[in-house]
Amino acid sequence: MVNQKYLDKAEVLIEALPYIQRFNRKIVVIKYGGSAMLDEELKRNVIKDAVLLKLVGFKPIIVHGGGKEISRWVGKVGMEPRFINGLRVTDKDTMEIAEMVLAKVNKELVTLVESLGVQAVGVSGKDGGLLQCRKKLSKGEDIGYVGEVTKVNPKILQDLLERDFLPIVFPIGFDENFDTYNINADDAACAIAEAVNAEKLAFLSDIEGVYRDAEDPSTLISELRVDEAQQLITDGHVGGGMIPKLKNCIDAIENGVNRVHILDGRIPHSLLLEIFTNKGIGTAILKDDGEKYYNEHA
Ligand SMILES: NC(=[NH2+])NCCC[C@H](N)C(=O)O
Repeated sequence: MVNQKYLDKAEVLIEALPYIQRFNRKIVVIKYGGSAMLDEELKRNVIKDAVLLKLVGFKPIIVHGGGKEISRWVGKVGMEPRFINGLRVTDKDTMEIAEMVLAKVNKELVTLVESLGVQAVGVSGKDGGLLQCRKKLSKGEDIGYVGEVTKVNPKILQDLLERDFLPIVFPIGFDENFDTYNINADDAACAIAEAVNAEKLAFLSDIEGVYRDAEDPSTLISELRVDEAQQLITDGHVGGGMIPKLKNCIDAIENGVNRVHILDGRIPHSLLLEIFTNKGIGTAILKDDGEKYYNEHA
């Protein structure tokens, strides 16, 4: 008798087969942020997942933020953070630190990928004019060097993918006067996914996914069409922090990305569990005519 344990393992690998086939040579943009950036073990796991995606033939692009590192360094150099309406102001000095810290985090990620045998190249949104931006006001207030993307020039990413590198992007760009701006990493990932015609965009953050009832974690939604997502926002069913995320997801799908996934980066290998299983682990957002692979009510 063959041990059931082995059969189960084989089953898991076979379940991955159609996805390996379907997403071969397809671009998958991974927004990497949240706790999974702070914990070394989780960090290694995320990077291993991206490396695995690369090695089975997908074309991953990682877009990352600085997490708590930027605030930590602002404190370390003894700068007093300034706030307007509860939002931190990014003045010239803060911007300088943010750029240094993000570049450092970026090279750490490049090193991790390289240590796993895949060639990675780190780029900022400045390189090759990848992310062009302008000052973003927050509720009409000027909060400093915070930018919103106005244009993406994806050539640098396309060239790197063509040559089989794994691009790792940090979201800093310049405006038309070549002033430097910090860009929200979710927004940057979304704009990049649209510009490169990504098959998938996956957000790794500190939330399991979208809930039907924001107060009740047992109502995690497995698959959601764009119109349903829009409805959730209109009906006021999604919590405050989720609204901009969901809007980004809707925007990405309306601009050509096939599927967007909201995943919990605190769960080890959530990326693999989402992409290589039928049921996934987070919330998948699909086009209005998107085929649901898995019916939560079935
Ligand atoms: N949360 C979900 N229901 N995910 C389904 C994922 C299906 C498939 N593995 C994909 O990557 O598209």
